[in-house]
Amino acid sequence: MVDYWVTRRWTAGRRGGGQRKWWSVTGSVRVVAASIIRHRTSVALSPSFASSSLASIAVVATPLDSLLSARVSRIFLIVSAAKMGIWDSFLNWLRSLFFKQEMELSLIGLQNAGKTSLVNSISTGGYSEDMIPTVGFNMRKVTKGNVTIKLWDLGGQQRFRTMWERYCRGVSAIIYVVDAADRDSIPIARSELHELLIKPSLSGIPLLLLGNKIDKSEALSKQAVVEQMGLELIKDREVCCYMISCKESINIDVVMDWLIKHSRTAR
Ligand SMILES: Nc1nc2c(ncn2[C@@H]2O[C@H](COP(=O)(O)OP(=O)(O)OP(=O)(O)O)[C@@H](O)[C@H]2O)c(=O)[nH]1
Ligand SMILES: [Mg+2]
Repeated sequence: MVDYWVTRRWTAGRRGGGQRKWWSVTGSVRVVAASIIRHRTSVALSPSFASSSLASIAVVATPLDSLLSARVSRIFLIVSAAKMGIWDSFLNWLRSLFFKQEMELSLIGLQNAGKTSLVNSISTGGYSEDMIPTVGFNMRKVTKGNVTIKLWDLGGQQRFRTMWERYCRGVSAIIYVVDAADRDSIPIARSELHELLIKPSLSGIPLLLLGNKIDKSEALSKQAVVEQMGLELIKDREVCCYMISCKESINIDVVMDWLIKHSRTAR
């Protein structure tokens, strides 16, 4: 039997006054987590809560032995919620404890940029100089902790680029890989990217642009990649850029962190 006491308390507007509400929930971990998430919705809709600088949220939980060690039998968190962002971060953390996260990504970019090498780096940490160009696409599922990532690794040769849009529809994020050391390829990479992103079916999908092969001395700087790829012109979505090396495993962990942040709770 799992016992959880979820307590939310807030003091509304007036000095000395206020409201107090308590919830006591007994049930499975999933039920409790779902309950917390529902409460959050009502909190967000409460104008008195939103406007009160004295607002505070207390969550008292006695967790499962399987979730925390026996010694840590009680968690007490008091979150000053004047900024709702803190509450959101807390919820994300809570969700990640209880629910499996999943995401679907498409990897695109010109041939030879290093897309398949990136998939290998994320999934096995391996690297090879001797790569076969991707014909059509490959799909790979990678599980990291409780996050499952379904990766569509698309061929970058010109004849495969018409497929890109179809495989980018509905994904959690688009990863666009460029060979930062192949300066001549950047203008084509830029026009292919912008041509793709104007498709209405892809509007709003976050873009992660990766400048690969920074182990090479001729590789462009991040600033040059951002400028030459025209990233500042993209206004209709979240855009992020990292410089990486699949060969030397540089910034692969940073890419993973970004991906996990953009995963969503499994339904
Ligand atoms: N120096 C260096 N070479 C890399 C790096 N990443 C990939 N490569 C090399 O780049 C070449 C192409 O890599 P792939 O991963 O096959 O490129 P791709 O984007 O999947 O290419 P297509 O499947 O044809 O679209 C291979 O020879 C890789 O070894 C890197 O970080 N540094
Ligand atoms: Mg490939």
